[in-house]
Amino acid sequence: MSSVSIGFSAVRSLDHSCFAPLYSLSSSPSKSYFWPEAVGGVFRRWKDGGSGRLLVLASAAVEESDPGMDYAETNWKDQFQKDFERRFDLPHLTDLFSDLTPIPSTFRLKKRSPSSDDYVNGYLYREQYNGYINNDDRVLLKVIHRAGPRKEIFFRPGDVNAAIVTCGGLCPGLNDVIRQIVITLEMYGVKKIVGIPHGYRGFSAEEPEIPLSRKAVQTIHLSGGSILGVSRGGPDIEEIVNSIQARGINMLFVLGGDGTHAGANAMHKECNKRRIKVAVVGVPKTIDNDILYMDRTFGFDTAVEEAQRAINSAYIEAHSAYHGIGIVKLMGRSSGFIAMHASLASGQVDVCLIPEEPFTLHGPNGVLRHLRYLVQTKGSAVVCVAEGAGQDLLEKATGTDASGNKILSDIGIHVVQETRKYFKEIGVPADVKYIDPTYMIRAVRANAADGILCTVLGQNAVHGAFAGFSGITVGVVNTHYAYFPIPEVISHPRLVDTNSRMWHRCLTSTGQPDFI
Ligand SMILES: Nc1ncnc2c1ncn2[C@@H]1O[C@H](COP(=O)(O)OP(=O)(O)OP(=O)(O)O)[C@@H](O)[C@H]1O
Ligand SMILES: O=P(O)(O)OC[C@H]1O[C@](O)(CO)[C@@H](O)[C@@H]1O
Ligand SMILES: [Mg+2]
Repeated sequence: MSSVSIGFSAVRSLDHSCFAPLYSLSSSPSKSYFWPEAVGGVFRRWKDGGSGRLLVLASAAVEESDPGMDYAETNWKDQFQKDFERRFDLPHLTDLFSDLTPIPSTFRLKKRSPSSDDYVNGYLYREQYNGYINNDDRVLLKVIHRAGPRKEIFFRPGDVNAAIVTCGGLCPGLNDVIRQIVITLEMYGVKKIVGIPHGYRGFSAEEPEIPLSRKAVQTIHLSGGSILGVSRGGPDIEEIVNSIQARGINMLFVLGGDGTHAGANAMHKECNKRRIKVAVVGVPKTIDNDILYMDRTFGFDTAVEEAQRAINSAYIEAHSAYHGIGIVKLMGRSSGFIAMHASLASGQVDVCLIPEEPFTLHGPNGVLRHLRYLVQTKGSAVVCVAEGAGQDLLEKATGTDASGNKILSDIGIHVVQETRKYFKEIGVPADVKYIDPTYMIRAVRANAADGILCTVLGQNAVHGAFAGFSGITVGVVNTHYAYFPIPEVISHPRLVDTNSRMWHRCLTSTGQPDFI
C-alpha cells in the first residue's frame, strides 16, 4: 500500500497514544487497510473501479462515505467535508415548526472572567466558568455538532414535561445518567419529570410513572442497575407515541443500546409525522462498546475493570491447579471489546477469542493443541472468550429474545466441554475451571471514570433537548462531547478491527498464534 500524507493536524484523544495525520491519499484497493486508532478523522482515498471512494475514520469507527459521490475532482476534500457535514446535520424542532423562536436560556452560566460577585468570603467560586455552545460549533474537523448548553433554548421550562426511560440490558452507570438528567432539568427550571418503568413496556401503562426530583435521585448512583427498571420487547411505536401524547411528554430521554435507539428514532419520526413538539434524545448504553464513532460508551470501563477481576481469579485457579486451565466467558454479542481490553488489562490471558476473529478448536492449528502446549510448558493456561465468538463452530441456537435479538449458542460451555474431552482423549491431565461473570459485571455500580462520563452525557442530553434537537444521541468523540443523528451511530455495530494496533497489542500480550 502506498500512502501520501497531504495534511496534518494534531488532535489528541484519550483513547489513543498518537497525534495523527488528517488526510492521507492512498492507492490501496483494499478495504482492510485502515487506521482505526488514528484520531481526529483520517481521510483515505483509493481507486475503486474508476470512481474514487473515501473512508473517514473517527475514533476507531470506519464509515464509508456516500459511494454515489464523485470525489475524483481535485477539491475532493471539500466535497467530502460537505457530504460528511450533510450526513451529520442534526434534526431540529424548527425543521417541523419553522415559526418556533428561541428564548434566552434559563441554564445560568457564570462569566468567564470573575467579578467581585463571584467571591464569597474571599474565595472564588468558579465551578461553572464555561461558555454557551454555538450551534455552529463542531468537533472532529468541525463537522459534528458540539454538545453543551446553548444561549437560546426552544422550551419554556414551565411547559416541559420530561420523561426518562431505560431499555435493553443493565449497564453500570444507568442511575448516574438518570440522576444527572434530573439534576440538569431542574437547573433549567423544569418541575415535571417522570421515569417510565421497565423500558418501553412502561408506555403500555401497566405500572405508574415514577416521579423524579433532585431529592429522589440524590444517591441513586451509589448502586448499580436502574431505579426505573429495564426490559426487552414491548409495545409498537404507534402505541408508544400514543402514550407519549396522552401523557403530554415533550422531552423524552432514552437510555439504551442500538435497539433502544432504533426505537427512539422511530418515535422521533412518528412525532414529526403527527406534528407534535417532542424532543427525543438518546444516551447510548452498552457495556459492549459497540456504538459507532464514540471513544467509548458508559459502562464499558467498569465492565473491563470487573472482567479483569474474573480473569485474574481464573488465572489464580489455573495457576494453583495441576495443569490448570481457566476459561472465562465475557459479554460481547457482536464485538469483542470487553474481551480484548480485559485481556490486555489482566495480562494473564493466553488465548483471547472474539467474534471478529475466526478460529478453530481442533486440528494442528486449533486452540486445543495450543492449550496442550501451554499446560506442558508453563503448567497452566487462561482463555478469555467473548460470547459472540466462534458461533460458526456451534449448533445454531434458534429463536430470538423479546426484542428480536438472535439468541446465541453458548461458546463458553462449548470450549469447556471440548477442552475436557480433548485432554481426556490425549491422556494428558487437565483441571478445567469455568467462570462466567456476565451478570456480575453488568450489575455493579459505575466506576469513577464511568461516573464522570455519565455525568457529562446526562447533562449534555438535557442541553440537546433544550437546544431543540430531536432524534439525536450524545457521545464522546476524540475527547469532545458531541451530538449525533441517531441513524448514523446505529447503522451497524462497531467492531474490533483485527488489523488494528490494539488487537495486535492484545495478541502480543497473550502470545497466541493464529488459530486457522
Ligand atoms: N428496530 C427497532 N425499532 C423499534 N424498537 C426497537 C427496535 N429494536 C429494538 N427495539 C426496542 O428497543 C428496546 C431495547 O432493545 P434491545 O433489547 O435490543 O436492547 P438494546 O437497546 O439494543 O440494548 P442492549 O445493548 O442491552 O442489547 C426494546 O424494547 C425493543 O422492543
Ligand atoms: O441476558 P440479557 O439481559 O438478554 O443480555 C445479554 C446481552 O447484553 C449485552 O451485554 C448487551 O448489553 C450483550 O452482549 C448480551 O448478549
Ligand atoms: Mg442491542
